[in-house]
Amino acid sequence: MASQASHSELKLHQPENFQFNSVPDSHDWLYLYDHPFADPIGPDSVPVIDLTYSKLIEKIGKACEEWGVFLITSHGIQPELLNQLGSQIHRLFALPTEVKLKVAKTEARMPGYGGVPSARFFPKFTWSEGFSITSSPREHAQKLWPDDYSSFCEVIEEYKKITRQLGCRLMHIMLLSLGLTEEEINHTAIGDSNKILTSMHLNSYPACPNPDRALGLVPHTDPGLVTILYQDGVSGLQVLRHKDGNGPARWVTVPFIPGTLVVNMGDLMHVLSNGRFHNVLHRAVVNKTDQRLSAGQFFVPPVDVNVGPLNRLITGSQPVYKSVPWLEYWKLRETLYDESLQAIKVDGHGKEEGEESTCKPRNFGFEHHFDLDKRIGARSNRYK
Ligand SMILES: O=C(O)CCC(=O)C(=O)O
Ligand SMILES: [Fe+2]
Repeated sequence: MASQASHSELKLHQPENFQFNSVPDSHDWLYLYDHPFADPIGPDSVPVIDLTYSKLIEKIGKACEEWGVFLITSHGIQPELLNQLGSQIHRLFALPTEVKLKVAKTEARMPGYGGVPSARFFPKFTWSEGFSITSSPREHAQKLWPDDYSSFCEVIEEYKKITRQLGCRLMHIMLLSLGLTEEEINHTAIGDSNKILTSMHLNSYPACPNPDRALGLVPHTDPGLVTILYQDGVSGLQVLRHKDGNGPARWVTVPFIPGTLVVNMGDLMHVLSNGRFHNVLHRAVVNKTDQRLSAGQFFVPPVDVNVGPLNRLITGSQPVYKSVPWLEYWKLRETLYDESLQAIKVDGHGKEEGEESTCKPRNFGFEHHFDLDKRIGARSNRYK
């Protein structure tokens, strides 16, 4: 019974597989322009870092502090593998709805077909479909393609393996940029790369008849350490730049540059760095002509590991955050969403400047007031 309910809810989520002539009320976001849009040029150029650069440590450190997001080139992942990944993601979302529903999630955090957990904090559906992979995708792939599931699994496994090494290397460089020695890095919560866990989330954002009235992915920060994001040729990821000398708070579109991958900082990297690295607020918008595909790989520590500001960064100064087990922080995110970091701040550390414009679920221009508890309840039921 439970999975039946979830199937019908998921159908509601993407009625008729997004074949609409206009945006239906269920997806009508009404209010995308809480901040102006800015092109990624001049002072808003998203950093592009060639991993063979000299002074790599400084460049990565600067990008983590000033942006919390950057693009990488010369990352060692063959273009052929990236193309194969794009083809497999396309193949997955091109399946008929009833086939995809065979592997529908039964809960937001479970692997399978469905939306992202944070969507439940918001009043409307997003213009997207998702597929989460926690360990091996084999069981689900067998249900989707009983006669030919191995190519999907092989590409995903290969991509996961190689980006895992890449992510661990990048996190190591990030810690070096904070001034830690190799010895100190070994003693941090993420010093042992064998213990780092990863999961993947594949996204499809169908072309949309009115992209001004629909949102692909809700504004959020990634809760974990870092994320490596593949995008298939169409841009749509936007990051929020806080108000500064170059203008008011604004959504900057991360460009698509062939062969690059996007790296962004999550909440835990922000905590480890005692607030120095920027956990970038981001969302995805949709467009009128092209389907957009992406794949995020999320890096997290083991659930029981305590994550707090690195010792090296708090000698002589007060930590901004308390140290908490990752699992505990994750639970806070599940209930408090964008207020969860505030909840682990050491007393006396108030909101930072610019912190006001967050992804806090607001009424987004809707006339009536939304009751957050009711909304969360309604959305959670979707996954039951
Ligand atoms: O599709 C994108 O560009 C963003 C995906 C993302 O932020 C996520 O999956 O956490
Ligand atoms: Fe994200």
